[in-house]
Amino acid sequence: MAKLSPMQTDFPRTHIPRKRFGQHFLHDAGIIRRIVQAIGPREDQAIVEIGPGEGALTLPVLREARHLTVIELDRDLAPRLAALAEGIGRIEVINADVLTVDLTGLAAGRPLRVIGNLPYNISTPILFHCLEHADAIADMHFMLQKEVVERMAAPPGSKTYGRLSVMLQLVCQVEPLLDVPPGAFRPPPKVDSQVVRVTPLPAPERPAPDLHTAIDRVVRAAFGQRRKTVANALGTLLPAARIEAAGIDPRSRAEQLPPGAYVALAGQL
Ligand SMILES: C[S@@+](CC[C@H](N)C(=O)[O-])C[C@H]1O[C@@H](n2cnc3c(N)ncnc32)[C@H](O)[C@@H]1O
Repeated sequence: MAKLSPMQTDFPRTHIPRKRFGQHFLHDAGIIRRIVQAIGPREDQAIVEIGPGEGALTLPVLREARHLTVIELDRDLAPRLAALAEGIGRIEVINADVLTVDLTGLAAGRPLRVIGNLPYNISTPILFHCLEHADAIADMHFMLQKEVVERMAAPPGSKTYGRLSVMLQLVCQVEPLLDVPPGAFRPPPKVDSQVVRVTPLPAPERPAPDLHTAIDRVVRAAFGQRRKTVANALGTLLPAARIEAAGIDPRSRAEQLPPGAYVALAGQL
């Protein structure tokens, strides 16, 4: 059987991209090649793709990896993926909302690599769902809205540094890799996109699970009023003496504090 290039999928063009599923299909062969190179799929790896859509990334990744699990919510697209993969490799199609899928279960003891051009309307919940399975995941390569990647990777003191930056940088390394313009997609999204590599930190370098709720409360409160001093923003949650006990100047502002400072503050709750 002839192998299909990403530009020659046999999907009837009658599939009308569904806005509610965030469907923007990649069609730029050069961009697809660069994303696959950045992922570097190999045969011995367990790879899961979220939202394969019409298979633009699926097929070139499958050519390298020979085996792939894909999770697709759209029940019109899911059944066609198996047919597309025929002659290229083995594909397991899960027709479900990724937020309901136990990724750790899919890993079956092997470090999981997760990839996907994510639906932008739920990209942050998907990211945090993956991070709940951080112990099972080796790395993630996601296409996201560029503005979201900027917030994920922002250093303390920058304009875009906020809750998302802190919560992510506490548990993983974030590497922006590649800009992607709207014209690379069909239909083009209204925003610029960027591919990012997210690598979970080893468990001992991540905050202890019993601190997660406290960290979340402190970070929400601090960035809820980011222009105020942390003493004012944290108010009754944490008196100034406790903030000082965490080794933090109560007059500093949320955006000046590095992610680790929030772990210290949470420890005082
Ligand atoms: C931006 S499109 C990417 C499609 C394809 N990977 C590409 O690059 O051309 C996002 C894909 O995610 C699927 N999707 C949306 N919400 C989903 C969910 N909750 N779980 C799994 N897949 C989802 C959409 O149906 C769509 O196929």
